[in-house]
Amino acid sequence: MAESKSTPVTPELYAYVLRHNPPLDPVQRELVEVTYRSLPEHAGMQSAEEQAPLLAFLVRLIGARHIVEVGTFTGFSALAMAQALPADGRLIACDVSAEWTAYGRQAWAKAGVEDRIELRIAPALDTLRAMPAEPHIDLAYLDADKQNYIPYWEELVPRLNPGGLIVADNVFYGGQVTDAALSGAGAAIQAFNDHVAADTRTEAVMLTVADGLTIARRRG
Ligand SMILES: C[S@@+](CC[C@H](N)C(=O)[O-])C[C@H]1O[C@@H](n2cnc3c(N)ncnc32)[C@H](O)[C@@H]1O
Repeated sequence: MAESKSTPVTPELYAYVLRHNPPLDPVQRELVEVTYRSLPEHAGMQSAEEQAPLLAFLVRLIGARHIVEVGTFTGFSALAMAQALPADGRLIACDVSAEWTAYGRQAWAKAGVEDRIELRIAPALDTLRAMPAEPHIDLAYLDADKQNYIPYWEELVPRLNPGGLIVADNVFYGGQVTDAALSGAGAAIQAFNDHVAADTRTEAVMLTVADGLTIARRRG
């Protein structure tokens, strides 16, 4: 078995990483704090702090203009990506919770990016299936119910522009993904990871970022 060269991320090293990343801006920081204060039982769902500058980096790197987010919660990742879009760029944010995404709406307005974000409150599969079938998406961020990761993938890949990205969060399933006895959402993530690795339409890398992040690029 190949030996990992990854350095274990201690709390000190994690703090060091955050100190050497672009800092969260005041609206992003306030949204993180408001989420933890107002929704303490659910705040762990928020994308990790280091993912905000990473997502923004990817948006700028590929010059994305059309983003789809599957799983918005209180709007942290959507905020980071929308801020990295050009003024005429668009982000379609999919979630089923009007209550949770209301926090996002406030933050997006405060950051002046509310015009770039279209929130669709509905099961994300319905929202994706209603989108034009031809390639038009530059970047999709997958961060919702794990059981549907493969159906989301299958709706998104044909709609990705050549060179477009799908970024999928939680592909380590809290570190349990190697457990052969997993069922339910964990087994769905295992099946998703196998599905992505076998898909010849894309090239994908799985990264040891936060709870595991896969970045896949549509060939062509
Ligand atoms: C992990 S959180 C998203 C975190 C978000 N990306 C952030 O950075 O704060 C998952 C979200 O997926 C949403 N969700 C769950 N099932 C869904 C579905 N079928 N369609 C759309 N959204 C769904 C939940 O309401 C929740 O807000």
